[in-house]
Amino acid sequence: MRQAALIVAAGRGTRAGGDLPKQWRPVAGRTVTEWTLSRFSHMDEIALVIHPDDRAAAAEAIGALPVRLIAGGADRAASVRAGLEALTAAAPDVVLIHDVARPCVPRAVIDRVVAALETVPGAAPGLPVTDALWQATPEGRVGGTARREGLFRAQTPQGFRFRAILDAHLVHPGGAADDVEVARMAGIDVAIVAGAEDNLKITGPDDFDRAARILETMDGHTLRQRI
Ligand SMILES: Nc1ccn([C@@H]2O[C@H](COP(=O)(O)OP(=O)(O)OP(=O)(O)O)[C@@H](O)[C@H]2O)c(=O)n1
Ligand SMILES: C[C@](O)(CO)[C@H](O)COP(=O)(O)O
Repeated sequence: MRQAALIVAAGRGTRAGGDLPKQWRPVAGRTVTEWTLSRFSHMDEIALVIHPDDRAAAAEAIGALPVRLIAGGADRAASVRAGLEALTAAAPDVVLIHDVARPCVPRAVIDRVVAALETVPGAAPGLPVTDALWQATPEGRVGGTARREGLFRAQTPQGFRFRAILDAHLVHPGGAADDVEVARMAGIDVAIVAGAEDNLKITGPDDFDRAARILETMDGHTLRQRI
């Protein structure tokens, strides 16, 4: 199977703050984007979906890597759709759609998604919810509770047979929180594979320190070799 990674990086990172969108900020000695791209260097093709304002930053992060740059859209789903449409000319068999904001994704998680795609048309990593769940009131009080059984926290990369997820996005009304939502509306069977707590999405300011600790441990030997 010819495998492509579609890394979505066209967001503005407003919740993370800072003077640069989070994907271009440094963590553990490299930019978030460089770390994330390095996780998928074994793929047959890598496409990076970026905001038009970020072309210079993207070119610097890519360096000499054979990464295709694609212009993103107004929300994550639109960026994914733009990326899938751009890959159509030389369509891969399977595509792994991943948040650039998840630079710590373990190779084992990626491998579990790819392995599952041998037998099912969709596969995505998740973690079971292990805490009690509350519904908050606008005043910050507990207004209700919800059952956790069977609930998972979704992660990426979310992998699919390419044609199936492209067709699903082409008919979806837009605004989906993730690609599993798009796939399910099109009736695509999606297997859950084990995610990883280390596979955090850098969202708020505090996430950079946590990601740095993970990256220095996960890739400490590599980092030391490079310095
Ligand atoms: N128009 C958009 C919006 C988001 N994303 C990507 O979707 C992923 C998950 O989105 P999120 O973590 O929300 O990133 P941002 O939208 O940048 O963050 P914020 O909502 O804080 O602005 C990120 O890798 C982000 O770059 C994208 O490619 N195109
Ligand atoms: C795609 C995702 O990472 C799955 O958990 C999540 O939906 C992205 O959410 P965001 O608000 O766009 O960061």
